[in-house]
Amino acid sequence: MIEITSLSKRFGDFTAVRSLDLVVPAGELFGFLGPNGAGKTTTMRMIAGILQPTAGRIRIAGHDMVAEPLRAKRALGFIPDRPFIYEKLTGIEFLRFSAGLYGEAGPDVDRRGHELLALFDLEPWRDELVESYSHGMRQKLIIASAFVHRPAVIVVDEPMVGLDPKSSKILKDLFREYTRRGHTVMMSTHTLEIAEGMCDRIGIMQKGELVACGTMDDLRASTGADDALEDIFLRLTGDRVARELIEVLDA
Ligand SMILES: Nc1ncnc2c1ncn2[C@@H]1O[C@H](COP(=O)(O)OP(=O)(O)OP(=O)(O)O)[C@@H](O)[C@H]1O
Repeated sequence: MIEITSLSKRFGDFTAVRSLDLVVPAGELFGFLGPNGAGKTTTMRMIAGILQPTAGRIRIAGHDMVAEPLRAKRALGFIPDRPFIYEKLTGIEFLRFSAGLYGEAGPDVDRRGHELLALFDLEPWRDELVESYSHGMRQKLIIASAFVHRPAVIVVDEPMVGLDPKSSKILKDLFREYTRRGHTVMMSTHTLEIAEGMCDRIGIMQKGELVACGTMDDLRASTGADDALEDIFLRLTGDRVARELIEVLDA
């Protein structure tokens, strides 16, 4: 479970996240949507404990990120949008290294590492240096590394970017099975069909505030229309884009 209370982040005079309240319960796959610059990554980096909030509280699986940072971080797997990866390690070495950051090592980590590599078709490359991996292979390795210490909560920024259709399908199934087992996934995405098709609930952020949150039915009820998510999204975040496009083309 992720519990966020009155969370704010200011960069100088600019408020990137304003008084955010959100609970993502155990067993839920939550989709985090919003236009560019809405504050999604800033929120997720605070949840992961790598960016200090200006105000507010975050609890991961019942552990406060300020009072119990190690317990909170141990319960969390974070997949950032621009991950750092050690190129001079092999695939399996990178997974061992990631597990080691959480104090885990030994045969159980290796077995789980091999299972995750096999799941993403990376097993044949497990002993190759990461520097020889393609963009998608690196992305899959990063995703595998977030699961290797068996966290209760996964927070993932734009997970599908760069994945081929088979890998996207595997990741969707993995997230679904993971939440079915009582874990929590919070996922940002710009791909509305992914959010609509996969997520139990969807939150839409706009200028640092959560302007809508709920199931697809809740969102439809809030906009009073039987729309697809794209229409709801544009209605809530402003549909001026289409008008501006026409003006630019007419100019
Ligand atoms: N370190 C920083 N210093 C100053 N401003 C920042 C910093 N990090 C983020 N911002 C600003 O905060 C706002 C929110 O950025 P954020 O990256 O959270 O948006 P986002 O919703 O993830 O956008 P995108 O969909 O484009 O990834 C943006 O206006 C951004 O310029």
